[in-house]
Amino acid sequence: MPSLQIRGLNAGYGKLQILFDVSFSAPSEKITVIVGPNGSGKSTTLKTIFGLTTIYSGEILFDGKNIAGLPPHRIAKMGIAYVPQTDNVFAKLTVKENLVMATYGMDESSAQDRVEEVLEMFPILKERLDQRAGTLSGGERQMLAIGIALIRRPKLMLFDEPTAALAPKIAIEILDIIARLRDEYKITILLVEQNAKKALEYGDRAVLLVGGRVAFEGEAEELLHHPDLARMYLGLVAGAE
Ligand SMILES: Nc1ncnc2c1ncn2[C@@H]1O[C@H](COP(=O)(O)OP(=O)(O)OP(=O)(O)O)[C@@H](O)[C@H]1O
Repeated sequence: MPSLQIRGLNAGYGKLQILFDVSFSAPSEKITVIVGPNGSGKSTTLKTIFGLTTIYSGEILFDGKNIAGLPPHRIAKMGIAYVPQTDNVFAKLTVKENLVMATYGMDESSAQDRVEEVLEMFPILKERLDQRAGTLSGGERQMLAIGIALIRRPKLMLFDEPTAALAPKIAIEILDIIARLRDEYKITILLVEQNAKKALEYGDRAVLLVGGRVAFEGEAEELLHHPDLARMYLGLVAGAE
């Protein structure tokens, strides 16, 4: 049973339609990668799932329930976390304050446990607890953003280009962390990535968006080696390493 199923989605910003009849599934405990040229609607797809755009028609089924049209706080409460590309931490607050903010409304002992859990996963953040988030490196900041999202134990995480502007080695670290979230935390992942090759190597399933429409949905491996699509839209040479 797919965790997320999108059917016939038409959405955009006000009257400006960006997504056209978009349908795809993100199966449970898998990484589904959304790739495609600039401006093809990848980020808009994530924002739409999280209730941040205008939906004209279509369904977004999360564990069988239609969440299309719900406000973001209700969607978050259902177990969906959205990690935007930028502004995903409070730059002026310390690492510790960011994590504590994320526990808002939890009882004290579980809040403490969750923060501890995140710090165990990202030991580097433990060394940076009193540092303002704005002074962290790009990779550390991304780890903090993931940590903040993890505090709520989400079932589905939406990542918008988590490796953008990171050095290749750090980008791999972040992708490794995302793979751990799937394997150890059993979280379903929807991942938008510019670096199509790397992302498809990590992903299980793939969706190719072109001009706001789904041009391919299938196994990540299949898209990676697709003779035409990989070359035309992802700048990949079929069969090349
Ligand atoms: N807030 C907004 N208001 C109006 N139009 C927007 C808004 N955000 C994005 N768009 C437009 O929606 C289209 C799709 O943008 P989107 O960011 O979803 O594409 P993308 O595939 O994620 O591209 P990129 O790889 O460049 O981030 C673009 O034409 C963009 O200009």
